[in-house]
Amino acid sequence: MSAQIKVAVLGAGGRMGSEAITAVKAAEDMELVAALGRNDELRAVLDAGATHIVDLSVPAATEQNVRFAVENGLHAVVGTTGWDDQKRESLCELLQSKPDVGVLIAPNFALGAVLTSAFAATAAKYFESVEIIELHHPNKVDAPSGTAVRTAELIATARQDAGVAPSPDATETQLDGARGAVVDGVHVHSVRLRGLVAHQEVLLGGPGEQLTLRHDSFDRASFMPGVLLGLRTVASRPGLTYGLDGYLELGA
Ligand SMILES: NC(=O)C1=CN([C@@H]2O[C@H](COP(=O)(O)OP(=O)(O)OC[C@H]3O[C@@H](n4cnc5c(N)ncnc54)[C@H](OP(=O)(O)O)[C@@H]3O)[C@@H](O)[C@H]2O)C=CC1
Ligand SMILES: O=C(O)C1=N[C@H](C(=O)O)C[C@H](O)C1
Repeated sequence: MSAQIKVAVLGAGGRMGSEAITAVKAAEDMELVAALGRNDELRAVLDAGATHIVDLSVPAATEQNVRFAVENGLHAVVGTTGWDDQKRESLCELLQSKPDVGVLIAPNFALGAVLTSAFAATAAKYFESVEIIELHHPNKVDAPSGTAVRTAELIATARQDAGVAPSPDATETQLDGARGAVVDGVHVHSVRLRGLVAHQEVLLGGPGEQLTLRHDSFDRASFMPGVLLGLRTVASRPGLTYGLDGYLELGA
């Protein structure tokens, strides 16, 4: 029998952290050895003998948490948002000094959300226009969502590779924000509404037709199979993996 995965959850008191604790406790091949919040010393994960961390904290803390884990030889599964290009590049440099350590940064752990992004990237080169609407609960501290940013990046790459022109847009005057944020040339609109959890629509338009790809997470349970898959896989994938799609076979 292979050794237990000894897991420390960071952001333990949060909406995702508390759900992850339940999922890890229920997994037969895992042991929850530490659960840390804002005021806890990171050293506690070492004292507890963790082999893996799951970071579900806040954008302001996640980089420090993950770098601490890597520096100490722990694998990291990261769901927290805020990992821009610069932070990921800097983490890759750090990982070069720890060639056995794996990190997964997953903008979204839900299988349906990962598939939506992949389908959107596949479809994007066939349509003149593409825009994203992401809709979340009003307690979310960042906008646009990490998932929408990742989806826009994948769409932009697919369109660039195929030589597709930017989406047409004749807007000459606008109120600030009326056309949303622009991520790699893709407009992203953020809705914050009581009652929602995590939702995204990708709208693709061509002459006389529209394709809408929509994913809904109604419950944070939707993220847990992805968190557990990440924990079970990350040690066998040294270096940085960006996106759970890196651990899935998404081809036909
Ligand atoms: N990848 C994915 O599939 C998903 C990712 N997310 C992302 O995960 C993150 C957490 O989301 P959510 O659970 O809703 O947020 P919450 O605000 O509910 O939880 C965040 C928790 O982190 C704690 N925290 C703050 N600072 C630190 C620190 N330095 N070390 C450890 N913990 C800390 C907070 O404590 P306190 O309350 O004291 O500040 C809080 O308990 C967000 O970035 C969100 O976008 C969310 C859902 C799915
Ligand atoms: O804050 C959330 O809730 C979520 N955050 C992630 C994001 O920003 O994409 C994942 C999911 O959308 C839920």
